[in-house]
Amino acid sequence: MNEVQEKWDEILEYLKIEHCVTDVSFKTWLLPLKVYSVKGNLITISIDDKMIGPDSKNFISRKYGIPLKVSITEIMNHNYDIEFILESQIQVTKTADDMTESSGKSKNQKNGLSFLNPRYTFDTFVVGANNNLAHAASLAVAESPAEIYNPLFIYGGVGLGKTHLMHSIAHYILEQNPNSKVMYVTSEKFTNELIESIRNVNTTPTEFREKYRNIDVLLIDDIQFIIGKESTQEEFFHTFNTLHESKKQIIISSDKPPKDILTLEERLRSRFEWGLTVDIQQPDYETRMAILKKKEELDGLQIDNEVMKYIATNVKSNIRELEGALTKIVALSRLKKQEVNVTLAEEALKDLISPDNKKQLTPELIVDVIAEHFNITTNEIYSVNKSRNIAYPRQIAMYLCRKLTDFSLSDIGKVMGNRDHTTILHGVDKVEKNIKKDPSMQNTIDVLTKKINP
Ligand SMILES: Nc1ncnc2c1ncn2[C@@H]1O[C@H](COP(=O)(O)OP(=O)(O)OP(=O)(O)O)[C@@H](O)[C@H]1O
Repeated sequence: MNEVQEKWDEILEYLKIEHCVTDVSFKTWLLPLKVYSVKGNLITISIDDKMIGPDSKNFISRKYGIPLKVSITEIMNHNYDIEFILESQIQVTKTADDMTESSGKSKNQKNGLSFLNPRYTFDTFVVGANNNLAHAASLAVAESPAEIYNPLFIYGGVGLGKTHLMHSIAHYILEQNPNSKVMYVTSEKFTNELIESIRNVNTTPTEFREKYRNIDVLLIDDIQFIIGKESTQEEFFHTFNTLHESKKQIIISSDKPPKDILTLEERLRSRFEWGLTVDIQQPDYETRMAILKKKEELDGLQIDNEVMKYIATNVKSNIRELEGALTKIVALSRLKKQEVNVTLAEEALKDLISPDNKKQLTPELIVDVIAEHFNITTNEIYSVNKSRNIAYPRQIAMYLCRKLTDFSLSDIGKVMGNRDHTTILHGVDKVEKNIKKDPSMQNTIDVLTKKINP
């Protein structure tokens, strides 16, 4: 271990104190940094990009490069240069080096506050493999609004923490800069206010525009609700442009990625993709346990670990339900004046967890989920309509029926509007080819598979 490595913790601690880095920023950006090498005057610092994403390199060097250099100079009493390298690059470099070696060559060659839930902050957000990129991107945006990812587009299934992250961003920005004009709104509220302004109820169209265009940060939740609402889309388009042009931060959440919002106007969809799109997946067992423990701590509860394990094992796909399960158990124990144990938990959660509730995987169920996801009707999927908005989800339905069920091609064809088995085969082939051409399509398939079979 070299001298810089030995003093690394001290350097980071110095940086944290001297540059007033918050706990959450310290844990997210600085703790995962490691001294990879010290060669002469140059220190190479590695970034764990699996944890915080490849884009973090630019962000960390811009935001923390100089403070880090100053802290190193202070602690080491020597003026070093620093550079950052991603851990994934190290792997690549090592493999390349190994290959060179084996080939015989030398290795050397404030207004927003009232809308915010005070409990939804970064401190109460549990980071796991399912959400670490979304968390890192949100924190980066909170630390440097409108400088790094604009817009930030967060998507994921129901109850997985999108709103929690958005509120965390808003709280953080307002804490750092209480004068900042932060506006959090659901797209439903945006639509309702727009309608009211058009009808001149409570507000006028000019006031509406001023309200949404004279702010520093706009967080708009559940954008999927503006789909198909033409005037709202139009108004939001202009709001977006005005804010983006004046370098104001926009954060959007949705239950699906922009490219799956088929009926959204192309000009809006392409704008959503200007910045960074991140997703939140379902949490794994360890993250579910950590979330339950966090809730136990926040609510001042003391719950037997076996009960926690029972909930985390059985409630998998929705964090709101996971938390709700714990609340239900505690409520039943208070009502019955009984201690919380697994038997009581089983009773409290019998409706939620009963094996009879498991949905059977059928082509009809798959079509339902796909129709809902793409905001079209099941009849449109079964129909002969060939427009892309319908044909694309239909082919995905064929593909997923084939992959997720034991139904034969002919049986799938019968369900899918009495189509021939060769049509189904063609649809499946087309999706397989598209996945190879466009890897982001695999993402859509993964999202849908989880929706169908959580
Ligand atoms: N990583 C997490 N750590 C702690 N709590 C979480 C986490 N993710 C979600 N939660 C909690 O789960 C509940 C649901 O989260 P939230 O409302 O943010 O979900 P959502 O994705 O916005 O859902 P919807 O799609 O219904 O709008 C909230 O109480 C939130 O605090």
